[in-house]
Amino acid sequence: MAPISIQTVLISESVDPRCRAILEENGIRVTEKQNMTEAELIADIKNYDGLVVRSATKVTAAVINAADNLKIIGRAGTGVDNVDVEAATRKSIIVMNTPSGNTISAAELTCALLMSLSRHVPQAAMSMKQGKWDRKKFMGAELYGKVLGIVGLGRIGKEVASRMQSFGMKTIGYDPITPPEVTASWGVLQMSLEELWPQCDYITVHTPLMPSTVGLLNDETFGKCKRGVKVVNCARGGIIDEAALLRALESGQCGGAGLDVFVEEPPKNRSLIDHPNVISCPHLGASTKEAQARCGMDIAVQIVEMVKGKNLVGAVNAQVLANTFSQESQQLIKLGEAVGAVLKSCIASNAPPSHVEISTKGIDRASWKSNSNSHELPLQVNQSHYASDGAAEGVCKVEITASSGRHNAVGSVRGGVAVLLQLNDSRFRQPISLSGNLLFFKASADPQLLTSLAGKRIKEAYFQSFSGPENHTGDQWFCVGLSALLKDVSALKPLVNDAAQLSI
Ligand SMILES: NC(=O)C1=CN([C@@H]2O[C@H](COP(=O)(O)OP(=O)(O)OC[C@H]3O[C@@H](n4cnc5c(N)ncnc54)[C@H](O)[C@@H]3O)[C@@H](O)[C@H]2O)C=CC1
Ligand SMILES: O=C(O)C(=O)COP(=O)(O)O
Repeated sequence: MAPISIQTVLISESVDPRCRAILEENGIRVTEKQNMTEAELIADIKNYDGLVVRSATKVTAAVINAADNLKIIGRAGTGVDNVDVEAATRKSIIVMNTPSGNTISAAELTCALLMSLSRHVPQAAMSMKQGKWDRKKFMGAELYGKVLGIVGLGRIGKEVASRMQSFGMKTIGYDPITPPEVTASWGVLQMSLEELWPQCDYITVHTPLMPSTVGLLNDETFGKCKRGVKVVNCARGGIIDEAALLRALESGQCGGAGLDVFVEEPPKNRSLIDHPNVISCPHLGASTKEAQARCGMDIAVQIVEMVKGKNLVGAVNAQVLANTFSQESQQLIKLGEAVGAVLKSCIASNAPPSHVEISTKGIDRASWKSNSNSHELPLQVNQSHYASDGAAEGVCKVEITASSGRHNAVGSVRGGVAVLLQLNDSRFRQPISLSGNLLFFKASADPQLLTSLAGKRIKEAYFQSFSGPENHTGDQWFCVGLSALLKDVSALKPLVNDAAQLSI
């Protein structure tokens, strides 16, 4: 991995002091400035190779376009919606975050808001400070036995579920990516949003902010909820439409809201905050000593490891890497993507794998690791590396466990080209160039097989290449390069036992 030179870093927010210390121990000059306006940032940013932010710094396209020397934007935290990632990618600037450092803290605050909503703790505490002793006004309701709808079942959603289950809440949820069988294993029954809305006593949202999640709770969806539903937003302002929430609070359709985040921070419009049934915090989800220590340390270590060419963790725009790193690294990145695509095509269902095992032999480990952006999926990823055994080229083996079973692939780079050497334990006689339209199938090594396939089953495409297995005992995997993908791969079924196709 070609080292990236980072000599100067601007930390533009209050980040744990360990971040600065780690960067400086590694020879990076650090400047800390807080509360910079966009104009100040635009004027200053050209002086830095790296920028470390939290959620308050808006790293707009204008800032990025003025950043002549910037190579990395480090987010000491999770959400990168305050960074124009597209503009950064266009300028080959890596954006990285530390998504697991504040999970527990954000989950705990969510639970605190759910509990406060059920027992009016903040309002009662305020009335005590005003000298009152009002035992009637703050009559609450137990969480025990109530239904909690969790929209977004990633890191934080999962932690909220397990904590609220200990209060006896029934947890249901929705997530378009996390498979229902995975969430069922942590006690969350998944269903469509249409089914979820009318069942919930409480709803909490834990999705990123993106076009598909803006206004998930709006006038229409509030209308589908139980009257008096209570809602929590510790994710991002706007996932619950603020105007619709105010209307629902005023009509009584919503019985209370716990808000940590707002569309505008700090919010100029105080109508939600001032509503008697709203309890709110100034974006405190990640504001604990522990979360800040983890995120501050993690982002500094990630930057240092990247500078030293040791490792690359947390990049959210991995495509930048192809422009940033050496030719060798680019080839390995292509190999990683291609092997991943082959294995993905082998998974019968759309459900992502639950477990990935990556082992590399004789390959520059740092280059290989740059491809593992597994934090975006609920995946368990294990990686191991072995020194070269003397063979000219290194190899990588990837094994995945999915609902359709276990699959493995072994690949390498030969003459600058990503090739597949082995699929599901069948070793190919000729390395398969991982490009174009590829059809993989499992069959017994019958000399007539290809003729039968070409004649009877594959009419719409012609064969461009073929590689069979070294071993001819039992069922083995074959690969055919095709002029076009087949319209219906299942038409091969009578001749082959298993088949998958993809375009690379
Ligand atoms: N208040 C605070 O201080 C903090 C807020 N956050 C925010 O919390 C949110 C969740 O963070 P994590 O759990 O770490 O993220 P995550 O990436 O682990 O989980 C997000 C989940 O949302 C799901 N999702 C995406 N689109 C969806 C949709 N349309 N409907 C339902 N689910 C959808 C994804 O599949 C994923 O499983 C983010 O917005 C993050 O920025 C995170 C930490 C602190
Ligand atoms: O990590 C996140 O997504 C957060 O919202 C935390 O934001 P903060 O680092 O506290 O400004």
